[in-house]
Amino acid sequence: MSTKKIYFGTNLKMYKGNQAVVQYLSELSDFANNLQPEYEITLFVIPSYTTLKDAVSCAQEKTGRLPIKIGAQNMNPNDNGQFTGEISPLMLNELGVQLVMIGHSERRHVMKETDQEENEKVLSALKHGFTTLLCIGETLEQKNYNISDEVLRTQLKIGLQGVSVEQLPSLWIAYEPVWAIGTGGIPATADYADEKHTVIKQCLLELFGEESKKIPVLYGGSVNLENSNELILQPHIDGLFVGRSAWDAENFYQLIINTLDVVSAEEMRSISDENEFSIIARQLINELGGKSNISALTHCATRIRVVLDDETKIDKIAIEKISMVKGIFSITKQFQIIFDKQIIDDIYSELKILLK
Ligand SMILES: O=C(CO)COP(=O)(O)O
Repeated sequence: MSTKKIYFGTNLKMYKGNQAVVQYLSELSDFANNLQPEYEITLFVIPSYTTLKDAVSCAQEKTGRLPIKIGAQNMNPNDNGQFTGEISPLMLNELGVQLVMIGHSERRHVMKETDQEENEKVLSALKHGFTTLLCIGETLEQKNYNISDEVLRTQLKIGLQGVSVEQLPSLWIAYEPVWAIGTGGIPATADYADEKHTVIKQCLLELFGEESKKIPVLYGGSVNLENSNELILQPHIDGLFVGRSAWDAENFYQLIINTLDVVSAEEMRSISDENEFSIIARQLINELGGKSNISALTHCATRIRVVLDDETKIDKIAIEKISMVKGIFSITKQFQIIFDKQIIDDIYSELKILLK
């Protein structure tokens, strides 16, 4: 099995009552058990509160090759108290719920929840041992003002305030641009989604360091059978969080198998396409702190010249050990790697392909 991890989940919103959820889960489990994935797959379903007890029992009874994790759509951060109509973490724990979603766009924009409230819920959910799925995303207005990156960074910085590095294995993020969600939503293009995932991953790296690389970032917002393949192939998208297109179990299963096929085909293609220059280029990117650390790339007759966001992430010793590297050189705001002039064009082209 490849070590690649892929996440697929659905939020059932305020659809499907108890009977419908049990039937849906039962069908989905049967489908999922036909999967013989070469990847580590996590499958989750987030139904409404009133169905959770039976949903958990059904998922436990039907558990097979690919278990389904059951999540709650929201949670009050307090253990108990005078909060009429709310559901506490203790109540969810008692039902065997494993996952809690916090800050879905409909809670932020319909119920007017703030980043500070999401933060209280995130801290409480993590404290109670739930896998905590924090949803973030910009509105159309914010996108039009060209402040999407700032909005995402703000939602992360406030929403994750006080989270410790030790808690990161239980944290997931979903990027769900508000303008892409639900009926009338326009799906984000794969390029746009990947660009925002890069911003999110960069911000998580700043907040938590290297350990943040374990946090999966899922894309949600009008994911369907037409766009799921292209989305999953993006280098910074770790999974798909689906609404309408997953509410029919067979459709969801079809979407999952299509995307797994395309991931597998892409892996085969990249292995067979690999040559000595692409191997060097890939090693170089790793030792330069990863794709997201490289903000500009050029070359001259004998040098690859890169501008990096954070020069402290360069592993100079490892770079000098890469085959065909003749030396390295650093000037203000530019790092240079020296190669023979006969191969500089080949290395540069491979770097460009990998950095696309
Ligand atoms: O809200 C969503 C998942 O939480 C996505 O919903 P749609 O896929 O229906 O746009």
